[in-house]
Amino acid sequence: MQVLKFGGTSVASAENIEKVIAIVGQALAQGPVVLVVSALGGTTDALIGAGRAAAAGDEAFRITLRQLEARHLTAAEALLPTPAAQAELQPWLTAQFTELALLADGIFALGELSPRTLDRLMSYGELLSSRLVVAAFQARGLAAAWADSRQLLRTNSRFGMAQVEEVVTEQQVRAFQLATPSNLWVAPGFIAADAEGHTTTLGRGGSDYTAAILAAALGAEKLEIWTDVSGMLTADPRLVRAARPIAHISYEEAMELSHFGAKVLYAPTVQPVRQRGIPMWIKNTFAPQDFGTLVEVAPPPTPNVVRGLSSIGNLALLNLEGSGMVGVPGFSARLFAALARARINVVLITQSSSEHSICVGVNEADVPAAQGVVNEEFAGEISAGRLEPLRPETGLAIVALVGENMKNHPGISGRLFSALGHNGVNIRAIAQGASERNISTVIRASDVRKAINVLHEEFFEATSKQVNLFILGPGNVGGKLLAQLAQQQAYLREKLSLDLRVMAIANSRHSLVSEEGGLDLRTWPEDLNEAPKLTLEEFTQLIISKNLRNSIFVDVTANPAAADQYAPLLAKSVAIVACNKVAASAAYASYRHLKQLAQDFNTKYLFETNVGAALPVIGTLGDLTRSGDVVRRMQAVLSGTLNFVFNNYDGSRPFAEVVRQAQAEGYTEPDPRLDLNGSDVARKILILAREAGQQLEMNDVANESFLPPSCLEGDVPAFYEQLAVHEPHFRALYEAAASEGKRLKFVAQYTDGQAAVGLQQIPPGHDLYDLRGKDNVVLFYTDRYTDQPLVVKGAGAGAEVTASGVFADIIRAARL
Ligand SMILES: NC(=O)C1=CN([C@@H]2O[C@H](COP(=O)(O)OP(=O)(O)OC[C@H]3O[C@@H](n4cnc5c(N)ncnc54)[C@H](O)[C@@H]3O)[C@@H](O)[C@H]2O)C=CC1
Ligand SMILES: N[C@@H](CC=O)C(=O)O
Repeated sequence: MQVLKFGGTSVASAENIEKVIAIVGQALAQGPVVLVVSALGGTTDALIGAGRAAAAGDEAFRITLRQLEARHLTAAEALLPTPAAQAELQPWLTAQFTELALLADGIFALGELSPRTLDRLMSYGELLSSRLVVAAFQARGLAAAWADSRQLLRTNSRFGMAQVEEVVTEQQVRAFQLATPSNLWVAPGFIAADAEGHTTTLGRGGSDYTAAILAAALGAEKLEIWTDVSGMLTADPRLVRAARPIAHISYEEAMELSHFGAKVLYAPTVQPVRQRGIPMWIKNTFAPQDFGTLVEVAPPPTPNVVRGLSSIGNLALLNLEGSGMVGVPGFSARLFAALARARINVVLITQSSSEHSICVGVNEADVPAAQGVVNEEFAGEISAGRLEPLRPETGLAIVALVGENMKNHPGISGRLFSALGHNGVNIRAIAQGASERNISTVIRASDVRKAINVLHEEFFEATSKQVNLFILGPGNVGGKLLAQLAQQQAYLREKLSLDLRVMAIANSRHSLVSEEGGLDLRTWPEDLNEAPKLTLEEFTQLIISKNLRNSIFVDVTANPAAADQYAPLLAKSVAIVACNKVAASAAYASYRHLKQLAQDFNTKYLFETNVGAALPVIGTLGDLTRSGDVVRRMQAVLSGTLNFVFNNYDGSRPFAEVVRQAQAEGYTEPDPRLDLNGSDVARKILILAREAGQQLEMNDVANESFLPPSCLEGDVPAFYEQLAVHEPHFRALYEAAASEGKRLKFVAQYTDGQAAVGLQQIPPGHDLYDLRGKDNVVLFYTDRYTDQPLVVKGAGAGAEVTASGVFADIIRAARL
């Protein structure tokens, strides 16, 4: 004996019912079948709507019933090929709708819809569909017998969610089996009857349960639940695109997953088949060739410790707190009894070992009732000040990991917490039973999509981690960065399992935002020009409200206001990658605050390119200090622009022209005066000193400018004019050095807490002498590098190299 159950979508139309007939036909070749069907998809909702409308005095219920009748008659016409077969069923269908109309008229007249009447009303859905299916089989020459589930399943009288009385049910099923020998029974799902013969229902989705009860009562070889998806998935596919079917699962895991929202299976279904060890398949009516999910006693071993992820929304936490509960036996019992009296289902329970508070999760809709009954139960303690009144918190959801293999497998919770923590998902409560089969976290409902995707990547997608980039400032450096990202996207996916998506690009005039999936990196320049403008604050809010996992804000501007956005973003666990030097060289307190925020919110603030472009300067310094070395002295050339200028100026071309060339080649700051007046170098040595552990401010860095003061008095064009005016000054500087065989270098020095920058004449043989083009060099003298410094040297400016340094920081942040 096999029991096959088909859900509402599987029997929603004549076309779908044909598919059901074909599947059942194949099953019959293997042995007798009990077929359980739901109502035609959408019928139950329509019946409930009609009942409620009637009770509310709204005559629209008549239209609904007429539409339902027409739908069933149309299906009958399509399914029953001969007029004779149709003539047999149609009067019966019409009679059913006459009965239904009478029932609805009664509800309308009374203005009341009791749970008992609602059950009766709803039962027509499955009664109609099952009779339709029986007629369809019979019309195809298959002797199908209709089995009235109200005569098979005995329940209590809890209308709407009746509980099955197993012993009587089993007796009734056995008796029916003896009295009605047939290879094919067709039974309506969802409905049953109490001892008085009143129609009851088993709860929404209860047709699965009907099938499981029948399978258990008949000792079936297997139960098949046919639906519109190919089995249970690792996560809700509406939330996680990469969700995939679970081939094998234990009863316990299936129960946990279905309880926690895997809508494919009605949670109580598992228990009856589990008790008898009956294997249960979940299959797809529309893709019967797919394997589906086999729920069984001992699924084959899998490398995945987590079998699936699940979530339940509309959750509220009820927090009861106060000294009055510490060490008081029976306290929890009173709480749960009060909730039970109000028929409030408790979804989750946590209590800290201090016993000072107890927290339960319930459906949000139950909050007012819960507050009433609990505050009443503990009125004495509350008025005596030994307990706080019940404190509900709404807008929450549960996200749970489910898997038998999690048992005795250390580190799963650690991975769960760190994956959520890195993404700024705050966990309000946690529950894990001793079975270790389920770890449940309570989080904000607005974080569910992000959380479940992060966890799916963590536990199921070793192949890919999605990283969402928000890029501000696609200028020289930003433009090259976007080109590099476009070029490397496929490589990163394949080699590093990183799926880098650019979700937004903004400059000072436009902001281009991807709805999902990421921007097209081939057409962004044109697309950006068409896009509207967002203010910096709006751009930040966009990042926060998108609430995407692994979000990184990439600041490729030189704008101080852009740096103001770091703190609110870090506080939402959005990582920051910046080549903008403003934040790291601002007031020390603000630099520290950003670093602390990154630490507190489990994210990254990376700015390697602030010194020496892509050269590993800050990284090397970090490696030295983290391993316990102490940096005593640093000597460096940190301006690509000034090194280029002094390497190329020999008086044969005007000084201003060489500076213009440096700007044209992309070495200068957007405002070249910052390079020429030494402040760009000053902020770099300041950043290095801070990274070496010194609490320095910008005005602690001595800066001896070589520019005549008038060069800095106007705007950038005036600056270039003044450079030309002072050509003799620059020539004199050059000649003074050259006459002694020396070279001009703008040098940054740091010695035991003191920092200074300025122009120096460097003799041949000196470590800084032989520095070509736009190169930078940093010499670190430390407790371990005493005689010979640790040297980092190479190109220290230029859009291409800087972009590659920003790219490297992005990858570091992404691989957190
Ligand atoms: N060029 C180099 O060799 C290196 C540059 N850097 C840093 O890279 C940064 C960018 O330099 P470049 O690309 O040369 O500058 P750029 O002037 O070419 O590009 C800056 C971009 O920022 C945008 N921007 C400015 N204010 C904005 C705002 N409020 N909102 C949105 N976008 C805004 C501009 O529209 C432009 O697209 C600077 O902070 C510089 O210090 C760092 C290391 C080396
Ligand atoms: N303008 C800077 C670029 C890198 O920070 C320089 O010239 O070094």
